[in-house]
Amino acid sequence: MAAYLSRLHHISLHVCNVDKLAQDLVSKFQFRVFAARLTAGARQLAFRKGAAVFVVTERPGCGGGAAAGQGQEHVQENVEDACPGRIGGVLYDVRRPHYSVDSACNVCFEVEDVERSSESLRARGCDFLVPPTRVRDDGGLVTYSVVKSVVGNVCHTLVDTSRYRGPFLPGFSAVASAAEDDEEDARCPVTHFDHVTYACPRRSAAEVMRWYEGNFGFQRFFIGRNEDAEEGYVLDQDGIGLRLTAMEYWKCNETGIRFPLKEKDGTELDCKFVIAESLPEQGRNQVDTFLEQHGGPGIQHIGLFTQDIVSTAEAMANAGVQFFCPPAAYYTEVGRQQEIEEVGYDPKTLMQHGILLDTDLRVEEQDPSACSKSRYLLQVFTKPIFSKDTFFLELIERRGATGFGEGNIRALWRSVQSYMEKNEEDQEHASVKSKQTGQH
Ligand SMILES: O=C(O)C(=O)Cc1ccc(O)cc1
Ligand SMILES: [Fe+2]
Repeated sequence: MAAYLSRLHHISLHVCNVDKLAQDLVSKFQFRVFAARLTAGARQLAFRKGAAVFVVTERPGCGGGAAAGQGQEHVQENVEDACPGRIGGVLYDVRRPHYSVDSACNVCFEVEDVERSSESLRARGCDFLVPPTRVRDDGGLVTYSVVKSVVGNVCHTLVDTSRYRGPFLPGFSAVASAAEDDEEDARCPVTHFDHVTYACPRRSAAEVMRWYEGNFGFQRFFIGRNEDAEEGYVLDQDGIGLRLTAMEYWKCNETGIRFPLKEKDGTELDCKFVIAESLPEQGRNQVDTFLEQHGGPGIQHIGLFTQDIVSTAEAMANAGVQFFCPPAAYYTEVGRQQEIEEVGYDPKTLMQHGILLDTDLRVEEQDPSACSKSRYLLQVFTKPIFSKDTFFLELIERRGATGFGEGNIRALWRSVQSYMEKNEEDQEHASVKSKQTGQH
C-alpha cells in the first residue's frame, strides 16, 4: 500500500551560506522570508511565494552552529510531545555531514497520517532516517518522519500539520518581512512549484519510476508523441543526448481514489517529477556535469509556475537574476515569429528575456479540434544559483498545456550546453594562466 500524499509542503535547500541564498531569494527571486529557526544548533529560514515554500538550512561544517561538525547523521527526536525547550534538535530533515556541496535535497509532502504512511512505507522496504516524531509548541502539534528516496541524496519529509496553527512548523518563529505588496505580486505572480527535475545516472529511470509509483502512487505520463514506454522520451539528435521520463502525483484519499489537486479558481497545483538521464553517444553534457559537480544524482532544477512569465522574468531580471538565453537564431527560425505572434506575444520581448515558446505538446494534448493557439507553454531557465554548475530554477507559464514541449527542451539543452562549455573553457584558461604565472 502506498502512502497517500495530500500536497507538496515545502522544498528544502541545504547550503553553506544561508545569508547569501536568503538575499538572492528575497531580492532577486521575490520570495518573502516568513519564518526562522535560529538556534545554536541550526539556522533555518523559510521563504514563500504563493504556495511555493523553500526552507534553507545551513549545512554542517559551515557557520558556527553547535551542531556543525558534530558528525551526526541527524538529530533524532523520537519523543512524544517534545517540549519547546527541546525543539532545538528538530530539523524536519537530516544533516548530511559527508555531503559537501550545496544541494536541493528534500521534497516535503503533507500527508494525512504520518504514522500510518510511514508504517506502510517501512513494510514496503523504505529506509527511514527519522521515524515518526511529534513536535509541539504554542501553535500546536506536528508529526513528521523522513524517508530516503532512491534518488541520490534526496529525502522526503512526511508531515501532518493539520493540528498546527503557528507561522510554519514548531520551533520556527514568524519573521516580519516587507508588507505584502499587491503591485509586486501582480508583477511576479509565481503561484506554486510546477515540477522537480532529477538528474540521474544512465538506465536508472525505471527503478526511480517504480519506487515513486509503488511508494507514493505517482503515475507515469508521456512527454512526447514518439515516447517509448520502455525507453522513455529520447532526444538523441543534433548533439543532444537526453532521456526523459515523467511522472506526477495525485491527491489520493484513504480508499486510493485519485483526484487532481486544484485551487478554488481551478489552477492545478499538482507537482510533476521529471527524471533526466544522459545518453552516452553525444559526449559529456549537462546531466553528466550535474552528477559530477553535485557528487551524485539529485534535484537538477525546479520549475516555478507563473501566471505571467513576461512580467515575472522582467521583474527578476531587473533584480539581477541571470537567465539562459537561447541562440538569437531561435527567435528567427522559420515560422517562429508567426507562432509567437499568433499566441499574442511580441518576439522581441520573449527574446529579450530568453523566454521559449512551445506549441508541440504532450500526447493527450494533441486534440485535433483544439488549435495550437489555445494550448501552449512558455519557459525560461535561470543560470545555476549555487556556486557550482548544479541546481537552477525555471519559470513556466502553462496555457492549457500540462506536459513539456520538445522544442523548448531542445532550446534549453543548447543554451545550457553552450554556457557550460564556455565555463569549462574559462576554467581551463584560468588554470593555464595560473600555471604560467606560477612558472615565472
Ligand atoms: O523542459 C523541462 O523543463 C525539463 O524539465 C526537461 C529537461 C530536463 C533536464 C534537462 O537538462 C533539460 C530539460
Ligand atoms: Fe523543467
